[in-house]
Amino acid sequence: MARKIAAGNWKMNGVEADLVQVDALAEAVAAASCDVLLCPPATLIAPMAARAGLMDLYVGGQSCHAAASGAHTGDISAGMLADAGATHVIVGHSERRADHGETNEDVAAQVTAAIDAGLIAIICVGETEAERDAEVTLNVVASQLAGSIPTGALPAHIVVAYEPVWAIGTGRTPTLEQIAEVHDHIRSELAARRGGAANDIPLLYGGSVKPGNAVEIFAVSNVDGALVGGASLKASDFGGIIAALSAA
Ligand SMILES: O=C[C@H](O)COP(=O)(O)O
Repeated sequence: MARKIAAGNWKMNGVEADLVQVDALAEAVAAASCDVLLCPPATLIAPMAARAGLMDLYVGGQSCHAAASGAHTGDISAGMLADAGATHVIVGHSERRADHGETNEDVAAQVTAAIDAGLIAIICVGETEAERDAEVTLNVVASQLAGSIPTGALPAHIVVAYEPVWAIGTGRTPTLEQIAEVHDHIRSELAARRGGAANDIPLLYGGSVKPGNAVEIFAVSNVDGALVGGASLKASDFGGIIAALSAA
């Protein structure tokens, strides 16, 4: 049985003053029966981890380089994220794949680097709108999974997030049947490679998750939580999503 995770991705949003949102989450985190994770910009990882103090709140990065160090201006290594207090890192987000041309091979190398640094890698997959319209969603997701997860990665070290690109930040979501279809497919693809251990890999849905749709999404088969963008920036919204997952 996979752990339940409510993960927030602040993307390129937030300055130190916004860390008051962490204090405001304290009650929701204390009452949660799921893991709660926030992935702020790299500049806020250390102060957020310090702010989290004794709260049961994990802090993560949004990307990492495959190399441990070296001449990679503007990049950050998995070890640096861990050094700043991160326990997780998002890899292969569609915004990284689109903005930085990251391929499945790049993502697999980042996953290996993350695991080597002691981080849990949250591996993102998902189809574009054109791919959904062309009815190739399941193939696209299967090939992203096959290419982005290194064969040696243990289930305890990885999380998979299904994020349809067209649902990110748009207010649009797939139908519950469509989410179930993809999550069931991801579970069976993982099981084909890893057998029963695949059941331990948390599968998160991401794309316009809000307090108002969280309850129904968390009731879908093989949805173990969410990777939340916009609604993770405000403690009141993210708190509602954490409560919905805890009750699921
Ligand atoms: O990583 C998070 C996702 O891209 C979802 O973003 P969103 O909740 O703003 O649609």
